[in-house]
Amino acid sequence: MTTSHIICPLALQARYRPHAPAVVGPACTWTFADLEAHIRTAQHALQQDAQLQGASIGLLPRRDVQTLAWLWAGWRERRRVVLVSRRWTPDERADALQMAGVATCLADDDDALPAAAPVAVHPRSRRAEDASVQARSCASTLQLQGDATVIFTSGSTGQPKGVVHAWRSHFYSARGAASVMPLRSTDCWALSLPLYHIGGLAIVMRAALAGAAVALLNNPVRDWTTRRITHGSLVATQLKRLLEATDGPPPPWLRGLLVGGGPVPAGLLDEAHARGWPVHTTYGSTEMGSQVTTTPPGASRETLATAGHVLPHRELAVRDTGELAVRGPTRCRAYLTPTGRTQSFDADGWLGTGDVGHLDAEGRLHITGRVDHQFISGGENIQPETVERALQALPQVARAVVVPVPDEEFGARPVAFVEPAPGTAFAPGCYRTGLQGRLARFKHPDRYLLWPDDLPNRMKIDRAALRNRAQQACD
Ligand SMILES: O=C(O)CCC(=O)c1ccccc1C(=O)O
Repeated sequence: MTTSHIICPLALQARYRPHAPAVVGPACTWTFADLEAHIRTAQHALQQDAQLQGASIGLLPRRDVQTLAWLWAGWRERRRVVLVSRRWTPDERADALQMAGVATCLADDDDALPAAAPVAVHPRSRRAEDASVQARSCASTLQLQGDATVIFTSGSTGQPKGVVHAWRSHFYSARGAASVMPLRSTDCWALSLPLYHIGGLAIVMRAALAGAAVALLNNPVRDWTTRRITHGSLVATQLKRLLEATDGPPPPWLRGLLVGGGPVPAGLLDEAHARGWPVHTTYGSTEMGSQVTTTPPGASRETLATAGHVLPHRELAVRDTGELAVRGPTRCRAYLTPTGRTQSFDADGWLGTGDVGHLDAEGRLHITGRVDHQFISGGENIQPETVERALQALPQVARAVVVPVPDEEFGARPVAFVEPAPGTAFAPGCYRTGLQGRLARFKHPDRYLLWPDDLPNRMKIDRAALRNRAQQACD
């Protein structure tokens, strides 16, 4: 097999644009020459330090220049960099690292892992590179094939699994992203997502390939409006905060805000669009190296309601069940699970996403729900999320969840739990009228039930529990 290498894009920048900004911090800026020196120091440690040997190296990332240096150093030294979340407990981190075959994890504190863990902690912060390190020969190429990163996702099952990407996934992800959000070397992308998430890591790749800077900020809202940040990646909640903390149009230098990681509420899109904020909606996944589809610059409000079109270097297919499947050069290589390395792809390389959706006549992706939530009623597929969205668009509804209950005639019928909007009473008749003309008749819930107030107030609603309750109520 031929192994393909590419020159590390940061090494190129360090050679040809050494004084250009690479990392913009809250207090200072590092040039590409500075960043290169940090990377070489880290590469030197990876070559020399007995504790840092082995094919995989763990990293508990922070948003700082050392973390960026370790990432690039690991890749240049052909290591697999295993990123673990700062939000996890020490035990959870140790389990994940062990699953990925890591012997040593780069972290700041000795208590980053449990004392008894079979994974060692190595100090992440290294300072003062000396001249001898600089002179030493360090690889400045990247291998496109071969494992480059492991990022953990909890998926829909709750059991964390490691998603293994080759460097080529990240490379093609960034390349394709540039088709809708072209970056210039004078641009600066704010690193507003953690680096143990694909959305954070993807920022590093996009900026590196374009020779643009990455901004490490403390106070997103303030920094966004006072620094010359041209691009950002946000989840809907961050966009909401940004719009609340500002008035009117965006700063004139802001060119693109990628908003992903889940659906964006319609009201939020209305406001961003009306105020002229350069929002791009997107659909992606850890498995696909971040974006699969994205809306173009200057998209209409109607287009922003979709997830946009498929980017280069990705393929998307809609299965007979309505489930979306993905493949292409940005797709992950494998999953790491407690029982070993698995490939959940079919014979043609397609990976089922668990999401249900369709492409419209203009090639824009509409996500309508999760495959494991949908049910068949009288031979027709119903996606609870579609009914929920229609209900939540009514002013009298704060929150709605739709579940199927068994039905003799139709197999299953939808039942809705509704939390009335503040100051309104629970009013099934009003919801029924409200849905008229907005939703196909067969999707209208047969019954409305009041939102149970003893339901745990978790981020993710327990649909199985609601299903049981609905069934009891209908018996
Ligand atoms: O949904 C996912 O798991 C990926 C989400 C993601 O990567 C993302 C999340 C927020 C903003 C931008 C991006 C992105 O695709 O780069």
